[in-house]
Amino acid sequence: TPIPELGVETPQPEELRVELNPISGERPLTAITYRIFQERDLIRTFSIEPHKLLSYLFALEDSYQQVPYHNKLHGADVCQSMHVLLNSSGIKDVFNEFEILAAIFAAVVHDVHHSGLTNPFLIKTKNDLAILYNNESVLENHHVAVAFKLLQADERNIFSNLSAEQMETLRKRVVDMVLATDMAKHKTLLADFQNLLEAKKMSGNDYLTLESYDDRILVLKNLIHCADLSNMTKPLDTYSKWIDRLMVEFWKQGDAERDLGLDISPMCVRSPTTKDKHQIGFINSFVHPLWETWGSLVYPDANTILETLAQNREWHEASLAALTSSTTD
Ligand SMILES: COc1ccc(-c2ccn(CCC(=O)N3C[C@@H](C)O[C@H](C)C3)n2)cc1OC1CCCC1
Ligand SMILES: [Mg+2]
Ligand SMILES: [Zn+2]
Repeated sequence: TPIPELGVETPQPEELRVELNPISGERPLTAITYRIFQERDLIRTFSIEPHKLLSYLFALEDSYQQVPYHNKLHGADVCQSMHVLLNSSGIKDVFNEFEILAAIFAAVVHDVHHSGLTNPFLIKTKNDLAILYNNESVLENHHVAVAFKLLQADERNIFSNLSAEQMETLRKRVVDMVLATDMAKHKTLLADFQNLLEAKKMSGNDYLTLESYDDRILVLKNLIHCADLSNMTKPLDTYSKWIDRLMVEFWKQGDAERDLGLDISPMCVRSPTTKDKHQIGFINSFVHPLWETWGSLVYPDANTILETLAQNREWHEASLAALTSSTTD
């Protein structure tokens, strides 16, 4: 039976059309994710009941907090970036539909209920979440717990037609991917990824063959980490809007740290040069090495991304030079 245009039969198509219309901006996360599920035929493949998918996405979207950066727009952005990256020719036929379902789902839920504060802040202020998760990937544990809690209501359980075994594997993949978005895991994650690609290159076959769960999930963990760190690879006008949102969120944390008599985190200091300096530092230390490794896997698919990343870094270096020359003379 053909799926209705809006995904569900409804007596009020106009009202639903408004709700789902991404232009109207009310529900960007639901609109983008629903569209991706449709485009990838996930609704049919996994017999997902459309009204349950809408109910889940509405509840998920409403569970993202209204903070400047880590809000529902970031969730929608990482989901859309994941969708595009999964189409890279180098990995196009590597992952099966279960892994794709897990990757898209993990991306859209990965920062749900984010408080706009960092893990170090939650830990040093002995926040309930830091106590609950023993200081270990505190936010990331919370995000994935909230995502699965929302599934417990039957009218939101989009995976109700998966077998118990399929659900178990999906849950493991999603937990593994969301926990991998913690920056504290970056170095190990990237080192393991580089070792895997090195070993594959040695084996000589020109396309990626991944047998074990561990090898497959390692690539998916780096993939969601790339999607989470994709702001710097976007066109400058988009990228600079994300920076502005993030700085407002960090400066608010800096204010809270000062009010509490705590040391102000370096990224939370309000000053005209910190923005450029930190972006340059972050791109050089983390973002470029990660995207260069990803670029070697999907070569030449990521060339535009790598060029945009280099241009964005140069833009920061130019603005920093302009700033420091104006302040020194
Ligand atoms: C637009 O700028 C950024 C966009 C995204 C990130 C970034 C790094 C790691 N992630 C993954 C999630 C994570 O671990 N954290 C914890 C902390 C690093 O703050 C991040 C925001 C979230 N996301 C960093 C960005 O800039 C750097 C941070 C301030 C100046 C330079
Ligand atoms: Mg996060
Ligand atoms: Zn994120």
